[in-house]
Amino acid sequence: MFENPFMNASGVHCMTTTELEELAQSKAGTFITKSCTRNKRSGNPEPRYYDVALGSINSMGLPNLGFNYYLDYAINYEQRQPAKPPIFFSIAGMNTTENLEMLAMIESSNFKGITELNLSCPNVPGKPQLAYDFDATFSLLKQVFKQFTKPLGIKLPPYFDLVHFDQMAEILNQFPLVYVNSINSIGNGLYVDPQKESVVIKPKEGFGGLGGEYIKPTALANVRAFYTRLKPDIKLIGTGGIRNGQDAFEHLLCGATMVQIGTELHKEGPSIFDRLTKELTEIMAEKGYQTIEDFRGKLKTL
Ligand SMILES: O=C1NC(=O)NC(C(=O)O)N1
Repeated sequence: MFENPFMNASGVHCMTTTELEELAQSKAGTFITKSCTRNKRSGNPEPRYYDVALGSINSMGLPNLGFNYYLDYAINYEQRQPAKPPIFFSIAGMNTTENLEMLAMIESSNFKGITELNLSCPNVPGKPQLAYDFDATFSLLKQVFKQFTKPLGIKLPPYFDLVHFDQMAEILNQFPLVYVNSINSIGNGLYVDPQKESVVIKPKEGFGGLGGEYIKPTALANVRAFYTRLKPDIKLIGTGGIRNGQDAFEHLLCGATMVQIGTELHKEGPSIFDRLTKELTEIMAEKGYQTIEDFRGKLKTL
């Protein structure tokens, strides 16, 4: 249980212990670490993140301070008194071996929180978004659940075909996942500056993952599609395009249990969680809802 359904999206405001501590002290219900690899990574050349009117474009390339840095922080955080809500730990290995290695280290550690397996980073040159390869995803999850018994969720890219929702849900329903987090950025968009007649980020000739207002309809569709296809014990985390209480309400109405904030958090900083919790509370009061369960998942169709 969390005070409220809000948390950061992995990658935003969670690279360093300073940033993580700001989230810990914020009004967010909980928070998640930057997707890590076994060893630290410098990531792609800058500029690699750019805010635009309708959202953001990024090609960070999984820069992070390495697995041990984040696990040390997470375990220290869990030992604080009074006890804090569970936190989330994101991993994004460069290959199956690295993912299984990190999961084995988490399994044998004192970490008691929730692990998020990121299968959807679109920005490592030459690396596909694993979750677009259904067989590879199935094979990885089979290996994962042979060895991992702690709570595990996965971060998925957006899908755009109902058959893909059916196929992915059929795979995911075979595993004891705690949640599915939809969506990661919409991969490989291109933002053009017409004055400079140029792209705005350096990696991959300007191609990068889109976040923000651009992606809310796709995010809502993915949350809804998995909510209506997955077995009830696999919860949904809704990520994508949440700028205010109304956007959060829409994700919850589609079936999300928690919501993650990326682009807007990057623009506004951790005080956004004060605003979002207040706005959602006001919306619920206006509509006469006492709890989120009064409306969660109850999107009407025509
Ligand atoms: O999973 C990810 N999604 C993104 O949009 N960017 C980051 C990254 O590039 O590190 N990773």
